[in-house]
Amino acid sequence: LITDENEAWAFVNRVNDESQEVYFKSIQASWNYNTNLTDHNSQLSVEAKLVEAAFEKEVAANASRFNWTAFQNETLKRIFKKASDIGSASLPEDRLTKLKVIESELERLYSSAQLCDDDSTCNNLDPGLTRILAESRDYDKLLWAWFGWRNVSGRKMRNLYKEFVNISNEAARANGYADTGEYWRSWYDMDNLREECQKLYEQLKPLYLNLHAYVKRKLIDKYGEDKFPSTGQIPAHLLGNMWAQSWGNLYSDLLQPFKNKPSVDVTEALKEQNYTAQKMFEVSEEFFTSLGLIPMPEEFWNHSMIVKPDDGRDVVCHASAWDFLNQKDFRIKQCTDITMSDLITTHHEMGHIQYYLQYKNLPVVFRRGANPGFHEAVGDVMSLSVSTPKHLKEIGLLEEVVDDEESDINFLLSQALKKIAFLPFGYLIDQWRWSVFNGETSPEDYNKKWWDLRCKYQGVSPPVQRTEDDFDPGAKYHIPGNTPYIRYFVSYVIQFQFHQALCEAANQTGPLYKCDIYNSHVAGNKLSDMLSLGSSKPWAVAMEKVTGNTTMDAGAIIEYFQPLITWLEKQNEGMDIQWDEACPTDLPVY
Ligand SMILES: CC(=O)N[C@@H](CC(=O)O)C(=O)NC[C@H](CC1(C(=O)N[C@@H](Cc2ccc(O)cc2)C(=O)O)CCCC1)C(=O)O
Ligand SMILES: [Zn+2]
Repeated sequence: LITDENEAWAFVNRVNDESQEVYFKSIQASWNYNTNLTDHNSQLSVEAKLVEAAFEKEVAANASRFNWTAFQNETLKRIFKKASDIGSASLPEDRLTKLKVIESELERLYSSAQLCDDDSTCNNLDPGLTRILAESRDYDKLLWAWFGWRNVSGRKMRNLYKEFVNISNEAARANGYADTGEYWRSWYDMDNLREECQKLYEQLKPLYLNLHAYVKRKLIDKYGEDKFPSTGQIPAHLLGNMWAQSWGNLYSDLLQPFKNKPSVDVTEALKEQNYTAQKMFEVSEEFFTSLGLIPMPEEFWNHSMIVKPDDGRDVVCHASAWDFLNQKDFRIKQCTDITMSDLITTHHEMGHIQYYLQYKNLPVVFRRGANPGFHEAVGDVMSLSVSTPKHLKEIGLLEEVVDDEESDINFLLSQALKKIAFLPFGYLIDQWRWSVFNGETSPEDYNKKWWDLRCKYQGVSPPVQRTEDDFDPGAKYHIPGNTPYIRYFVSYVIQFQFHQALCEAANQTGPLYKCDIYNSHVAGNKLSDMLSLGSSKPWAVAMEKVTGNTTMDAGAIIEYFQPLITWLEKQNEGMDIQWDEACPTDLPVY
């Protein structure tokens, strides 16, 4: 084995340059497919992925000629470690081809699914069904969209997914992992990720229970007690979102605690002011540059797809940010709707781009988040400032800001409908997937396990009977899209730690929920010190750069929502805020 570290650096530098070309071609082919879902583009994308895999396999083989585990230089060792962990590229070509074809098919099934009503008007998820779930207050119309979407998406994926699980696990085992779940968890460099997440969830559960109780009471007022199961859950189609993962769409008419105060949902203002997707992106970029962070490059504006094409082609509308790994091309693909929710999403995606820009000169193997949760947190940290009434007024989206206790509760509740409502959902998706990958959940229990978790953790139940002919996990993008999910649960906790630290750096002295770091270069510098590390250091080192701590901690999110916790506890005094672990059994058949 080669022990000479200079020779090792020469190898690493050569591979780094070559890999930029290989990855660029593969990512470009994937971009072309995502922005035009044709057979031809699918084939080209699969072929490019095979070339990428062959390259990674060769690099790993060459790397194994070096005695890298004994190297002195920590960075060099870290590069070799990452270059040796090649995921599905370790599969024989025929199995890898099968895996990539299945992934491509699942993606297309989800993104091109349409639900047609009897007079043959057809709706995709984006924007049609999303709008219905957000805006309709008709129990039966909501049920039609909720049930119909699952029929045209998840139901069609069950067998493909079963096959996907098997091949994915083959790859994980070829790399020395027990299953795909263990491989995905390895990105956090922790041997107790599951326990840590469980602990965080337990700490945040009281707040979730109080929010759930408040929302359920308001929904019972609207839809009638008889629509709610005796087991205490909320029917999944009534929460303003296709997966009940974010309840903000119920705020204005059903949930706003103090009616006679200005609304904090600026969707109307965006429309009145004729906002375009372009304008939303410029407003978002301006927030980042106000902190002294990097502006979007020319290529970003020239090659992103920020509106759904109207030329009839099928695209993946689920928003995403892309790093082409050539240090030049960075793009967002988003079917932007002119809503507050999409203004937040725009900041989320731009947060990914900012991270890409900050670490673009690192070795390719380090161009990742410190852990996947960090990548998900960047944009949302910006949104915590942008969504404050003070900031929305400053950028002309709110007429007036009333600064009193009732308005604060209004604001905190609207934030909780996004940030607290999400927590059990963010926690349970990979509980389901990990149990599928490690064999605890067999295909004949896919849907049962899914709903057991949804009923237990989220306190959400199916409005009608579900069977193993259904495959409801497939109705959520990240399952057919094969995007891990615990990263979002981690992000929703650490983004408040980052927000707290950046607010301190920006000398924001008021309560955390009123903080807006806008224009603070001190905060911006602190953040870029972390982002520019990419995955070159363990994530605890990156976190320490911003917060001074090295662990995930629910203290910041609890501090942020403290006034609301007190208020909700008073609202729910003397009421039973629990629900049964088990799902209702007496459900109607649709
Ligand atoms: C090439 C590629 O795949 N790139 C990655 C980025 C990378 O890995 O470099 C990427 O773009 N992934 C797409 C994904 C999209 C969104 C998402 O899926 N969000 C979750 C949960 C959530 C919801 C609200 C929110 O405010 C924050 C999170 C959901 O919708 O359930 C959709 C809306 C927002 C983020 C994303 O951006 O994370
Ligand atoms: Zn993201």
